[in-house]
Amino acid sequence: MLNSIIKKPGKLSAIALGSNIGDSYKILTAAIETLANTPGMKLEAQSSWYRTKAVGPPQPDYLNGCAIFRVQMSPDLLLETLLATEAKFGRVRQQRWGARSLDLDLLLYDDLIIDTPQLQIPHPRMVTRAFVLVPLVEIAPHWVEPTSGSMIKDIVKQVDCADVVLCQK
Ligand SMILES: Nc1ncnc2c1ncn2[C@@H]1O[C@H](COP(=O)(O)O)[C@@H](O)[C@H]1O
Ligand SMILES: Nc1nc2c(c(=O)[nH]1)N=C(COP(=O)(O)OP(=O)(O)O)CN2
Repeated sequence: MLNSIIKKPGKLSAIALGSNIGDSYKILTAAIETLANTPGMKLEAQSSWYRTKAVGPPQPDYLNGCAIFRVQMSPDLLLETLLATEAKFGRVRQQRWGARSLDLDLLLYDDLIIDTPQLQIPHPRMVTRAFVLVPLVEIAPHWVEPTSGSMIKDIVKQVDCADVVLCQK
């Protein structure tokens, strides 16, 4: 799928979505719609949703998924857009890795590597997280994670995916 969409204007960016407070399915689908309707963002692909065990302090299971957008905005503006969308859906920052209504992480932006205090791309923890890699491999198996130089389909083989279960809803 990636090959057929790679040659249009703008840059491809992969976003991870997660929620474990409220009606997570409704929140996540509405968040995708909000992003897809944002000027400068076009939804190119969306994964299935997965029920996943929480990584971090004890808290309810998450619903996780990933999406690819074609973006005509800088990585900084894209991060700002994601943070504003989290806030719109009631995200409150409390405990690190704690429960949240909506988490949007910028995983990949074309083949860029960025390492500033405000923004790291690729997302530094994406390569160890089954709840990111399992949905991402569905829609971007051949995307090369630029820090490791490995494709998502090969990175996912190195993590334990037992706690990531495909959701039918
Ligand atoms: N790649 C990134 N995606 C999202 N947020 C990032 C990224 N790199 C740095 N950040 C900073 O992390 C916080 C948001 O934390 P979460 O708990 O993951 O929502 C935000 O202030 C970004 O500046
Ligand atoms: N199963 C699951 N566990 C999680 C999830 C998630 O989406 N699914 N998100 C987290 C994210 O934590 P946070 O975004 O605060 O930290 P980060 O900067 O490491 O992404 C922590 N644990």
